[in-house]
Amino acid sequence: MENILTVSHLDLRIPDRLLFSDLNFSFPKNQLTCITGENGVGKTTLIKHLLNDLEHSRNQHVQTKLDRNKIQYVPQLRNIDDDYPLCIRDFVAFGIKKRRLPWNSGRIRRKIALILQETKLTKIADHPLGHASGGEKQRAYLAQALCAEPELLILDEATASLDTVSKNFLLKMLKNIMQKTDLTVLFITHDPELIAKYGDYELNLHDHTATLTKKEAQN
Ligand SMILES: Nc1ncnc2c1ncn2[C@@H]1O[C@H](COP(=O)(O)OP(=O)(O)OP(=O)(O)O)[C@@H](O)[C@H]1O
Repeated sequence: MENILTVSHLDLRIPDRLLFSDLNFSFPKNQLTCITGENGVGKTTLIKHLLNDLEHSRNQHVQTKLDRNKIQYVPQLRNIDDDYPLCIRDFVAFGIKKRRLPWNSGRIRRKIALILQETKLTKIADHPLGHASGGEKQRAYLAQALCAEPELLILDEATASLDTVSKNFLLKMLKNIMQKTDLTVLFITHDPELIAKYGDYELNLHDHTATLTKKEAQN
């Protein structure tokens, strides 16, 4: 199994305490790894630290061949004002990296249309994002991240405020994209149903350390 990112001998502190000591693990490529652990154990802090390390090319404890711009991070649903001015299509298009290309070039328009379709946003693509439901907004954030064609997508409790149908839909859609591409997904979650149904691996954080296990296929 090829790995997309390896962490070795990482200690991680916050101002008042040690969160992790001598962390050693790898994320398997093209797999969905659930990152679990009790509230406050340090899941988000660990991911932010890894991203920050890569951003500044420090990399002493993080080995990967990935470019930082091939990594996208989708946090828990953020509030968007009702009068937010962009329509969903324009918001999603902000994920396109190569801004020098004309916005309305055929290739880009087709790519945005495909991602809107995959995230089931086509019908409401011209509606203001501020009027969308929580699930629709979260799909729009995901669609924006997918526009950047990430090789590593990190979802930080991105399904926490969604209903059962919406969160299952979102995970099924990601698994479908993973089958067609090289996408690797890290999914920070507290949801046992989603871990059991969609997780290929689980990285459990506990007692200042991390344990990676392969999950039995259930889906
Ligand atoms: N910038 C910071 N300064 C001080 N403490 C921080 C900072 N960021 C996070 N912490 C603390 O670090 C600990 C880990 O926080 P983190 O958000 O990473 O946990 P988590 O496992 O993601 O939790 P949850 O499941 O509740 O989202 C918490 O006790 C938090 O209060």
